[in-house]
Amino acid sequence: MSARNPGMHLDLEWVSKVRVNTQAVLKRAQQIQGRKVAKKQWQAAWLLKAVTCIDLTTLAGDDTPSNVHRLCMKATQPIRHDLLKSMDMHDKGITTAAVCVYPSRVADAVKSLKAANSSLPVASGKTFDIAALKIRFIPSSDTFPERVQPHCLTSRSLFLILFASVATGFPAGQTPLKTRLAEVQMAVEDGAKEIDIVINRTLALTGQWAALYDEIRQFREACGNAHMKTILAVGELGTFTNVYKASVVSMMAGSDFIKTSTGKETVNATYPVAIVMVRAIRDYFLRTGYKVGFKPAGGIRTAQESVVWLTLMKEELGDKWLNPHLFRLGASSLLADIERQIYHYVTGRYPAYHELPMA
Ligand SMILES: O=C[C@H](O)COP(=O)(O)O
Repeated sequence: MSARNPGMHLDLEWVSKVRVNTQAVLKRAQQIQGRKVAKKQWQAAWLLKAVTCIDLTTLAGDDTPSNVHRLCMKATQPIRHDLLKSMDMHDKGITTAAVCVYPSRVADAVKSLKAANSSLPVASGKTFDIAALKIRFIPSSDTFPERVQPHCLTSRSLFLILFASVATGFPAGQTPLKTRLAEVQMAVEDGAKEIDIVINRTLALTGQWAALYDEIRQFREACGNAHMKTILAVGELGTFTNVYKASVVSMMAGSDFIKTSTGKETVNATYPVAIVMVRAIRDYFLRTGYKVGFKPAGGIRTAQESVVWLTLMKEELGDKWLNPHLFRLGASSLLADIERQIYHYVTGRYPAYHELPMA
């Protein structure tokens, strides 16, 4: 795993010089969407890879301990055991990367995952003690070749399931700074290992980049050891240029990931906006040597889309970014379609609703 991005001083010259070529961005996004789709075992391998990168999310007003518990169960066993067994992947510890909930539900998630992990066989013969919980590792490949059999997904590097919480007045970010900081602290104290913060769009839209940088710096400090994913809410930033500027300012302020959307804006994760963000990640890496992760989120529903997102990462940032340390798919209902497609790959037919009751 690469070193955590410490951030850097605010380079306003870099920010002010940015110009994005809209036509070039749109063309590149179309190219990536037009790539031939992998079939059969190659598709199954990509889909399993996508599963290991999912932040399985519930962010609803009617969230309860029981639906958070259900989410955690699904995160620990995202694909039906017999389907994985048919692919010889049942003992590889396939889980989602994380579960993502509101701060008030973090304690529920911690409790549920603790119970789930204690009843699960430990993958790869290893356990990892974090926050007094025994949590199993899941494998993630450092490289992900074009043509790969499902079994190639087992690899050297190991990853563990995490609890993530949104914070800072999610989704609008329109609460006082003091309250937003307190929310981060509360989520961390309750056991969240990752915090998805939202940026202050007012500051971005009025060009107050120094003030935005200062706020994000304070969030990063409040996160402590928890990793910080910074949500830009791209659908509300107006232009690609603003998206690029917000991306670099967020990285300069020490974000571990930059994330497209809350899932609550009218426009959420789109491929063109992702091109702008991953180019900013590449530029930041070339300038500082630090790899920042990318998380598209909001409206990602189909297995096919998940493969396009992986393709985009592979083509724009390379194989090093194709693992959960540097890539996440934020989604509440994507997993259901992935499981359905894997069911089809294994059995040759699509499942009836009752055959995937946890989907
Ligand atoms: O961060 C994740 C998003 O809120 C999920 O959005 P979604 O419900 O459209 O998948």
